[in-house]
Amino acid sequence: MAQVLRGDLLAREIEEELRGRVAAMEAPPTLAVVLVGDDPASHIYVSRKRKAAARVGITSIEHRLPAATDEAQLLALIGALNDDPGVHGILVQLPLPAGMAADRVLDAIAPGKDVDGFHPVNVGRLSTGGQGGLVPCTPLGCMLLLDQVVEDFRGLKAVVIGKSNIVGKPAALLLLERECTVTVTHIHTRGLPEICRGADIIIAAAGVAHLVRGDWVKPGAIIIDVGINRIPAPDSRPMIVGDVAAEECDHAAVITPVPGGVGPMTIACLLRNTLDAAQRR
Ligand SMILES: Nc1nc2c(c(=O)[nH]1)N[C@@H](CN(C=O)c1ccc(C(=O)N[C@@H](CCC(=O)O)C(=O)O)cc1)CN2
Repeated sequence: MAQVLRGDLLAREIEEELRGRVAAMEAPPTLAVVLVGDDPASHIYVSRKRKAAARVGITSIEHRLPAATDEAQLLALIGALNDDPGVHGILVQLPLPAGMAADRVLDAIAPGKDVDGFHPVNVGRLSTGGQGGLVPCTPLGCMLLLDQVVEDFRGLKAVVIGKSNIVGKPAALLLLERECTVTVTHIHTRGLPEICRGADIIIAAAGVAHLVRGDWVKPGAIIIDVGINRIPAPDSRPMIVGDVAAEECDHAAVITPVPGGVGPMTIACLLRNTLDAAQRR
């Protein structure tokens, strides 16, 4: 039976540590959360982020804008938040409504306040292995989970499925930094099952429900399932499943659950980045 590596439990431990760090500060950090439009999942995630911030003592301020907001208005808000010395972290919840260029919006955030780690300066720091950048929350959460079960990453074969800027690419860079041998793949990769069968570590972030089957996984592999896919359940209410058919993976050494795995770690890492951004200032 594979060990189930619970991100929700680790996230609570991280919150505990962050609570101590906040308590030791002269004033609590402030996180500005920008939510544009009506995406229901985004509303849930923003609300979870704000509740978690409150639990550790971080002040959060939500800026809710209608879906029809003009890009220039959003850029003006980001400019004002950049200039506000009382704001330590800024996050713009993704996805943005159709017609808004996410790259232009993310590039407008001051790199030192970019607690999502999406600004090109932070991406550049990550890719050169330099210190001092802010690292995207989901891949950072994946690495903290892996740190629970991997002592020495050197030479391990890691396969990342998914090439997004939010997860796949930064996860690959972080694994490379630990001296894993990294293969970055995606849903169009030919021979994906065979490639996965060679992996000591699989990070599945393709956004396809149950893409990774049991026979793609070698015995003793470590699986980090980043997928959050809503599929119809037998009782017709949607249920959330990952990118991995977990019930077929008993022969893995370790697997993260969905829900309760990487998702809560994303939020804990956002809080950690907010504190880091505030303390670096
Ligand atoms: N600005 C950002 N936008 C988005 C990010 C991000 O890191 N920054 N990542 C995702 C969404 N996301 C955070 O924003 C996120 C997704 C899922 C969870 C989570 O806790 N999921 C639960 C289950 C899902 C559910 O109940 O609906 C879990 O896995 O246990 C947290 C954060 C895209 N946008």
